[in-house]
Amino acid sequence: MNKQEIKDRMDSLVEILNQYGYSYYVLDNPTVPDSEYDKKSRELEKLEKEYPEFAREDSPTQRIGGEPLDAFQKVTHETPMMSLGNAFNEQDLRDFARRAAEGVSGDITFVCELKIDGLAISLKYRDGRFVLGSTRGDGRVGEDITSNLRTIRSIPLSIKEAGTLEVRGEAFMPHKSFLALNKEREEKEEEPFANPRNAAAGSLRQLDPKIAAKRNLDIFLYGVGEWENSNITSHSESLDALHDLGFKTNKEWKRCKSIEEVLEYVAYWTEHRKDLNYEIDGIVVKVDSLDHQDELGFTAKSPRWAIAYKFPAEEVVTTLKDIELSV
Ligand SMILES: NC(=O)c1cc2c(=O)c3cc(F)ccc3oc2nc1N
Repeated sequence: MNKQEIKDRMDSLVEILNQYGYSYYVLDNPTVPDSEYDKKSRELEKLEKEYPEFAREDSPTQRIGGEPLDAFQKVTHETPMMSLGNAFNEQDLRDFARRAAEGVSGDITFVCELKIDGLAISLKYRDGRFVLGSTRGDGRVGEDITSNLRTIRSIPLSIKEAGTLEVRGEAFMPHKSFLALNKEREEKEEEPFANPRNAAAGSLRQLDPKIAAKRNLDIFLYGVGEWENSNITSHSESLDALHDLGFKTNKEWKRCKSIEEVLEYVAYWTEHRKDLNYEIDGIVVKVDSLDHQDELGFTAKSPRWAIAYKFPAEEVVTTLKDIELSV
């Protein structure tokens, strides 16, 4: 093959492997056997070694970056990443819904989402390339953990969107990965992680991306920070748009036309949360219309157009063994 044919072959391998990865990690619906993925991945790695000038930064072989960092750089969020106010019971939710309806013109609609118990993350894309990934930090300044986030296979390294797009989501560790990680730590007589959120946070705070890469983290995107070419008018449209751009969104979200529907959604997931293969610590209720969100605005800390209903803390069943140990 001549140089152009080699470059074309490498480009098509990147496209094919990224499409395989999207089906497997974002849609949870593998389209080819692992052997087919591995064969093409090995061919691409070989060509990238022989022709580094044609290697692309969105090649899946480049997900596990180079050397460990000495420290994380600070990142200032152009759009602050606020935190959610809390609701602890039905009355709190009814008060939130009433205040929101009073604060907007016209009929109000809500969107309910599962509250993923992980780490709030921002992903920035410029002209279709993943260029910056960061933690929430204090809401204004977070840490640049791009090299660790590149190892999360459900995060696309390139998208078909010109201009600047910044999306927000929750990085988390699925139950399966959490149990396997703690089993491995116990075998190595290391302290197990107390819960999946701590395990995800601990994994993303590693300076060596090779360690983060082994932790099988995942992410659900749930919002847009900055979107240069956006013409969306509601939160539910933005969830659909994120999905269409190739981001992993949580499929359990639901538009609710009344507080009664919100309360039904909360009751359902209070009971069925244990059927999920990831941890949730509540339900997020958001006003759907972006115009209504603008009318409601923010307090110093939180949006007035969203609230986090927190599940009651699960009573810890203390077994006799624990009591004996504690005496
Ligand atoms: N953990 C979550 O699953 C989750 C978290 C947030 C937020 O923290 C959040 C914070 C804001 F200021 C505004 C909207 C938000 O939406 C959110 N939506 C979610 N689904």
